[in-house]
Amino acid sequence: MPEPVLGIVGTGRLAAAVGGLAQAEGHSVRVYEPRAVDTWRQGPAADVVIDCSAPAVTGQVADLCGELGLPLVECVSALPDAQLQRLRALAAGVPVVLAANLSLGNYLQTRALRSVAQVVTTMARAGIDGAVPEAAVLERHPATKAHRPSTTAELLAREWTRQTGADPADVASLRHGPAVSDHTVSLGWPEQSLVIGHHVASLRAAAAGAIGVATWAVGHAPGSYTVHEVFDDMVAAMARATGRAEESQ
Ligand SMILES: NC(=O)C1=CN([C@@H]2O[C@H](COP(=O)(O)OP(=O)(O)OC[C@H]3O[C@@H](n4cnc5c(N)ncnc54)[C@H](O)[C@@H]3O)[C@@H](O)[C@H]2O)C=CC1
Ligand SMILES: O=C(O)C1=N[C@H](C(=O)O)C[C@H](O)C1
Repeated sequence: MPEPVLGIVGTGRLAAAVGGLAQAEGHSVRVYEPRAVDTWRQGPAADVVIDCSAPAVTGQVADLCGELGLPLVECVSALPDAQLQRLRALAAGVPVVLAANLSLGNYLQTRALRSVAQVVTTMARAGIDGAVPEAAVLERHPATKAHRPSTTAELLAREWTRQTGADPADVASLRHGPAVSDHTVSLGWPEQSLVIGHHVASLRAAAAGAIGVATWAVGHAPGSYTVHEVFDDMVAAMARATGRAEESQ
């Protein structure tokens, strides 16, 4: 099968990073200008769409993917509920990957957090008093990011709550400093603390994830996937291919 043409919606920072890396890796790219929707149906379509635009554009992106049967990698953060519902409806017909954070580091940070939460909740069930620490999430982005907290911070907080049944004590935001982001989960016991942090200095981290996930989405069954489910699937496939069964679970 020929390499898919990657459709990128957006002309901003993330779109430029995805487009730049895709072209450097030899992928064919079609850019969909988010402020010129009337041009989207002109010329040959892409094989998969990577939305790097803004919540105001997501409905039109979903319309395009629905009409042409194109898989969608949705990278835009802070999507309102109405847009998320629209994407869920779209997923009945095409693969839709919800990808608020495409970096490998965020995937590993989330897995590490889940692993810690599972150990401490097991200890608590075994009767060890005080095993479950108090959690807090802190995120930092440059002042150009208006929305707070980041979707990534919300998802880290949600993962902690899902695993332990306890909400983090706080989810806080800072807006200063350089691109791109810091996400820190602090776990505190009275006598000690553990910090699970992730720092991103370049949007190439997200771009690499976007290209991998878009390539995965082509040929997969319709449905709604999180980016972490896609990474889990890639890890499992790789483990099966190399005979490392423990990673394929
Ligand atoms: N999934 C991930 O790993 C990452 C996600 N993001 C998210 O991706 C999105 C884009 O981020 P950046 O590229 O940094 O933003 P940006 O501001 O540099 O670019 C935004 C793009 O959307 C377009 N746009 C904005 N408002 C619009 C409107 N009302 N109508 C039509 N077009 C509009 C702009 O023209 C531009 O092409 C944000 O939601 C950001 O939080 C950013 C970095 C990583
Ligand atoms: O706007 C950004 O830059 C980013 N937004 C995403 C979020 O809100 O979680 C992901 C990453 O933090 C970069």
